Amino acid sequence: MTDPSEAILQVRDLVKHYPLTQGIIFRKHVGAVQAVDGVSFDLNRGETLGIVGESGCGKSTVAKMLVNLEQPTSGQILYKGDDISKLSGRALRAVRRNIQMVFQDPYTSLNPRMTVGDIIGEPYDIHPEVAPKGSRRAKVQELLDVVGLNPEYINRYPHQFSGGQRQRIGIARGLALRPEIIVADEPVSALDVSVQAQVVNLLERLQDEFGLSYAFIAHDLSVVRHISDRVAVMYLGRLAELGTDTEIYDHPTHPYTQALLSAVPVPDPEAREGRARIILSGDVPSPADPPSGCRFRTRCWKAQARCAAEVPQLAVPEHLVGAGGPVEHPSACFFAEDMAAAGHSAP
Ligand SMILES: Nc1ncnc2c1ncn2[C@@H]1O[C@H](COP(=O)(O)OP(=O)(O)OP(=O)(O)O)[C@@H](O)[C@H]1O
Repeated sequence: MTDPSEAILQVRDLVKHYPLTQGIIFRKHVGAVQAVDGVSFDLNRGETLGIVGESGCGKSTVAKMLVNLEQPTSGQILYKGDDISKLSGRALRAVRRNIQMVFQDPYTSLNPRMTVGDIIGEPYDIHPEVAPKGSRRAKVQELLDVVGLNPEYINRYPHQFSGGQRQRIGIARGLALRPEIIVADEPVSALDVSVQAQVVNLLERLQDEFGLSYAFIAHDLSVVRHISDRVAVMYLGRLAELGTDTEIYDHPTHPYTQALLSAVPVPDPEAREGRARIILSGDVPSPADPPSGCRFRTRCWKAQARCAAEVPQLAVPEHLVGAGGPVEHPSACFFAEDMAAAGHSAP
């Protein structure tokens, strides 16, 4: 059950810039890729927070920082109040154990030379306290059963499984240390649509069974709506909008979110009626040279000349982030509402 009163993870003004260099011997800094640039959100206990956005908007970089695979350039990731980038030794190990990742591609993320038993049980080498040597085989078989695979497959190799089964193996591995948080980076994108639904259902069942909190990263907006309690929309390293699934999908306030959602296919012809497709013109600007002023302006169908100069900082303000406050659905665009009132419409 989602508990909005307990933010298990608090992300504050997170920034990740990758330096750009030139030259082989004498490396000269020539700028930076601004992959993530001032992102703030909470992940509440037991909830699924969907993180969506176009390719290159910084979703995976956020995911990697959440599991400490990448160090932030600045900002904080607080796990139960502790900044994980400042932890070391035993405290860091404990956090790592509690925040696990499920990767996108089940075909490349599993070592083909290892048996399924070794893959799922590998985390126990680093955390033997969770499963002492003699109990590992039984624990791995239990995990296979939990994710819907035959425990007798423990000695098989990844190539002997289908894509969906491999992703179940990846999920079992993610569960091995009994984490509290799973960061799932596009966990169903590489799978067939029919298999996607099975894996999403499995994730939902496991969430109930183990009280997991999910950061669920995806570009498929329909899948994200199905699984998420709240949704964060990213664009060019920043958050456009953050709200409950109903707020984001039924009443998006940010023009970028409105455009993104207008492209989602709607099967019901009645629901489709009167729904205008908003075309996002132009390419996403390079994160190495993002536009000054409002970053969204280049793809925004409501953009005005003043957007180029104003709204330089579109990070969601601190007081609007978080759990159960009065404003759960902030629009990061200061012009969105008054433009709508002034009758601006999609071209
Ligand atoms: N190690 C790196 N060095 C330099 N640039 C990087 C690095 N990792 C990511 N980037 C850049 O940071 C930006 C954000 O990348 P990221 O992978 O987080 O996006 P994404 O939203 O997950 O995209 P996708 O859905 O395609 O995976 C991209 O422009 C990417 O090229």
